[in-house]
Amino acid sequence: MSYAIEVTHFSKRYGSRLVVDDLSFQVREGEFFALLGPNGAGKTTTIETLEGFRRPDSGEVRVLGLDPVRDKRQLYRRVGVMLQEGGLYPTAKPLDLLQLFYEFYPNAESPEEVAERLDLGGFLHTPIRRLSGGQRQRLSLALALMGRPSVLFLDEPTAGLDPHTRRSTWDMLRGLRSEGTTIMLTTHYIEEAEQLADRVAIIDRGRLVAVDTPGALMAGAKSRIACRTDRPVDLSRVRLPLEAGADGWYTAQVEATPEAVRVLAEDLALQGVLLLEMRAGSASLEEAFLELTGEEEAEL
Ligand SMILES: Nc1ncnc2c1ncn2[C@@H]1O[C@H](COP(=O)(O)OP(=O)(O)OP(=O)(O)O)[C@@H](O)[C@H]1O
Repeated sequence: MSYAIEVTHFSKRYGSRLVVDDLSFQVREGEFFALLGPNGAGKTTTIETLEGFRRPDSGEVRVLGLDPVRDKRQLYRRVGVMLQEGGLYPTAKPLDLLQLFYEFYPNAESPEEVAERLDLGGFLHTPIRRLSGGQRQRLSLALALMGRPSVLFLDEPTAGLDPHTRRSTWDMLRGLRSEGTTIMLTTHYIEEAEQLADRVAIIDRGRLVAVDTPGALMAGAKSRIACRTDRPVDLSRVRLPLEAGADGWYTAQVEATPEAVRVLAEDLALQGVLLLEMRAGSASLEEAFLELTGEEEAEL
């Protein structure tokens, strides 16, 4: 088995604060891997270390078998990086940057090809400071792809994008994956990890909590029954241990049996409450995430 990315007992401190704590995982060649975690979990620190911008305090990281700091010159042609804030010069124009990057790489995609692929045609001559957030994101992604990387690092690639642009970015990333590119992304969007990733690593306060396929993470979460209703439920008149959540859903942590579903539907009907939606059994990835990170109130 050859790994594109290996993280072995990696720890990182800022001052006295341990922000990554003995993290180990591997990413296979061609795999789409997501790092998911609440704010401050250590995702950016981890991805920036893999990109060679930070050094581990202990443990080691390898990308394509190389050390991202020591072997930077060998890696830069094979790795594409999209930084969280883009890191773009505000007065430059997209076409100038594409041409500049084209010169950097021996086997680069042409600026025209990349512009077409990421739909940059409408703003190639607009100074970057005038671009919308979504246009900047697409340009950053274009620059990350220019050198036809074998490994692509994306730090929150769809943050701030509207749902339509987010979905078209997902399609583009799926296309890259099907061409064999290894992709690691960090995201706050659980749906993004669920939709795209072959495997997801959940990190919380610098520690690895779980790493598995989205399906296995969901299957491993506790069984439950959840419902949404047209009006508030009188919990004292429900026989299941139903609790109200902040998102308008009620949840009972019980085994999802036909009998439990019948009891809940009946108790709600007796109160004159209309059951709008019910989910029984397997949790969503979001529920699995909340259970694993214990961050019910986390801002995602
Ligand atoms: N250069 C730095 N100096 C000091 N502390 C830092 C530095 N960079 C990050 N931190 C802190 O380390 C912790 C981990 O940050 P990191 O950016 O890796 O988390 P994250 O999971 O990417 O968070 P987010 O989802 O909010 O981007 C945070 O508490 C952050 O404030």
